[in-house]
Amino acid sequence: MTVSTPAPLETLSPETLSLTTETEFTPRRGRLIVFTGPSGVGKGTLLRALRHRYPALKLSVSATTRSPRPGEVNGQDYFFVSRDEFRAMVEQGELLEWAEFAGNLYGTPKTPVIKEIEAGQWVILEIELEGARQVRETFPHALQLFVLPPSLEELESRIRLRGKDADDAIARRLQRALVEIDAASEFDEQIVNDDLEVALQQLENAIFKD
Ligand SMILES: Nc1ncnc2c1ncn2[C@@H]1O[C@H](COP(=O)(O)OP(=O)(O)OP(=O)(O)O)[C@@H](O)[C@H]1O
Ligand SMILES: Nc1nc2c(ncn2[C@@H]2O[C@H](COP(=O)(O)O)[C@@H](O)[C@H]2O)c(=O)[nH]1
Repeated sequence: MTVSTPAPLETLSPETLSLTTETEFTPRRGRLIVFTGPSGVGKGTLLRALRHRYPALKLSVSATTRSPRPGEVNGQDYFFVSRDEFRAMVEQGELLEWAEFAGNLYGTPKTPVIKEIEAGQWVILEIELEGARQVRETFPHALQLFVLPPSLEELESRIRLRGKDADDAIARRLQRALVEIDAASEFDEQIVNDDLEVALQQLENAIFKD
């Protein structure tokens, strides 16, 4: 099987994409957008580029028991918490959804999301499949988007080249990817992240089509 060569990282920054101009966008009615897809498919990369263009879009900051990766900032990338702290959040009903993924717990703090939606903001949740299914129950009108890789080989290559996960974690993530990809049709729209600019345009179209 061939493994395609990924674009060098520097070509994937928002600044080097053609969609560079910040766009004025003032949300009037709150909205929830769920963004799901296998680990390493490029969700974070796509959202960084989208929010570079639309800074008014809000991205929920999740809580996780995963250890911070080099460069990750507490309160910005995630709220890094212990398992006991996470369990307390669950018991106190503080999470909108939560799930275990590749050996770690992840969840969306409820209050900030509700407050932002009530204030008319558009809030994006970048979450895995089980969490997305929970949100579908509580927010049936949320827009649900799923990102697919061009191939499993490319997905593996992206996770490995990202260089942030140990081999056993990569294996767990790839195993889970098969289950997640199988569920792609549950979502309102599927976006294949092959060429980043094309995928970004599809994402923009999906969010702003109404
Ligand atoms: N269209 C693309 N072509 C080539 N490489 C890409 C593309 N999109 C993203 N990448 C690269 O793939 C790697 C994984 O991307 P990213 O971290 O955004 O994935 P993710 O879906 O957010 O992963 P996770 O769910 O584990 O956080 C990064 O190194 C990124 O630069
Ligand atoms: N159900 C939830 N899934 C979440 C949340 N925050 C992130 N995630 C997903 O977890 C995996 C792994 O993330 P990583 O940062 O360790 O690579 C990925 O699919 C994320 O989208 C959450 O709050 N709830």
